[in-house]
Amino acid sequence: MANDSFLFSGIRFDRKKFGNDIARFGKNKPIDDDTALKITDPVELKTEKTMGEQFQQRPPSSKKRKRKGTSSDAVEGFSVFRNSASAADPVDKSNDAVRADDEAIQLKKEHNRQLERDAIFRKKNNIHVAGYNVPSPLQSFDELKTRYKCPRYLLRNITELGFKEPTPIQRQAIPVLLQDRECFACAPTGSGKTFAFVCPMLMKLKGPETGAIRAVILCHTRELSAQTYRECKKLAKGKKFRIKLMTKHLSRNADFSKFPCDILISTPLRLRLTIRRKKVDLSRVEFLVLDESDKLFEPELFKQIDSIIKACSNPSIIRSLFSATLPDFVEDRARELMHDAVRVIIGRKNMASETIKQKLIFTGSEEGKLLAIRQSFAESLNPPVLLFVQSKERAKELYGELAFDNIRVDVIHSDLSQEQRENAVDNFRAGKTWVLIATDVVARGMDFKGVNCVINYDFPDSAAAYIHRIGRSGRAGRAGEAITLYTEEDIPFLRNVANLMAASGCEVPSWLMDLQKKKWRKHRPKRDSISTKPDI
Ligand SMILES: Nc1ncnc2c1ncn2[C@@H]1O[C@H](COP(=O)(O)OP(=O)(O)OP(=O)(O)O)[C@@H](O)[C@H]1O
Repeated sequence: MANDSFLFSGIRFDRKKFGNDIARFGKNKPIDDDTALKITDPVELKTEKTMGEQFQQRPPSSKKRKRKGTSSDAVEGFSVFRNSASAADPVDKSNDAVRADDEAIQLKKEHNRQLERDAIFRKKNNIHVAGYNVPSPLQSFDELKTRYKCPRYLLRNITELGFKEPTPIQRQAIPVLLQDRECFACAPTGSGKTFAFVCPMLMKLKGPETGAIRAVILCHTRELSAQTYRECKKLAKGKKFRIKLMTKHLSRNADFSKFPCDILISTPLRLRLTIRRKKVDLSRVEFLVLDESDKLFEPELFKQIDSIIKACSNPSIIRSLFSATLPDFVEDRARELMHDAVRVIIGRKNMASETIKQKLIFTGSEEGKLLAIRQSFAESLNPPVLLFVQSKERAKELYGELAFDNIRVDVIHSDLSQEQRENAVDNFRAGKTWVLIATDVVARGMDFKGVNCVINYDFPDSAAAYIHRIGRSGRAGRAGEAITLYTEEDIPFLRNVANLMAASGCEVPSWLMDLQKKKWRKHRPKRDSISTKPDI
């Protein structure tokens, strides 16, 4: 800015005349943490709280929202101002134009200061963003009210749930979605991702409406769908939103031609079947959330997801992807799929939660595992404990062994009926079950409050499985513990776990870090059956 200063001082700025320029100036400037940090103006962190907001994109109503170009707009926006500010002969300028330049320069400076304050705040909260014109993170839940006019019922529900401060993912993802931007996000297990997408959804939907499905949340299992449904209900308390869980019964019996539904929560399979059979209309869906998105994009679910995404044909739809693990192929899909999306990463991508103390224990053989578990339960069982095995057959076998020990144990796997699975989850939640033996069916997303320890009885088959399984403990900032048993067959993948442990701040013996690293995927070796009965 060589030409700011005295030349333009004391002149009034005609906002009406230059309104378009101001709007364009504030839009689509590409930034990310790094670029914002390079801005050199010194800042006063405590002051000038609201100036950045003058430059925040004013969200057009979602119905009217049109997709805008990105980089070209950004360039064009700046060139408009450069042209008007650097006219060949400043003396020829009208007073109004000169005043407009001056004010624009001040606004730009203020905008830059706000960018820098945002970058510092993000750094402090371990928030990493990429995308154009990323909205400022939330400093507090109060800002939901001051910046976004959050309705009272929602603020009351936040207080009732005991949420005092937004978590880092909530600080960043909520403003992004409230400003009608698509988003793909990766944040550690138990860090409040559900609220990060339900809160803006409720705010944007405003109130119940009849006639169309307006928002869809897809979850990979029935258990997670049911949990998300309950969370939505809690957050929407006091407002008569029609929140529906797509069950088998609903899918078979509902009349979808008159289906009053503001938010629909479903597994991809159930929704796709219903679309086919009942011709459910998703063309007016305004929000689509893919929770545990990397799981949903895996080949076995992708076909269903793809047809649901296509059925959600509203051009103004806001789609978002959330998970604690975000492999590159999902990022690539997200980029193909989304328009002008913001990428939000909390901490480092694909990292285990730092609140979990992680341990590895060598048991030699399969028999050694059972002995180790029995001994550990006899010495110090600190329920609730979740025990993961690699298949439903092994879940049944282990249950058969532990059911007769003097502990309250239950089992959950995909061979059980829906009712049995629900009971297993409910009893574990209620503390009636101390030890829940599980397959990966509850490894992701499930929020069992206060799980003290996760035991990987069978070594997980991938880094994502490890991160999600152990993430059932140490949630919402609480401490947790994770123990991974291993046998000879698992040794080739020990180094991979050691890396994850080290990255999340756990102490790892140096010999483990010296081991070779091997590509770790679909590691499900054939294991000896779980039994203490002698072979006949
Ligand atoms: N701002 C907050 N303050 C305190 N607790 C919170 C806050 N937001 C959410 N929680 C609580 O944190 C817990 C974990 O939240 P949630 O299940 O949304 O985590 P998640 O990030 O989706 O985890 P996962 O990756 O395992 O699915 C829940 O019990 C939730 O009620």
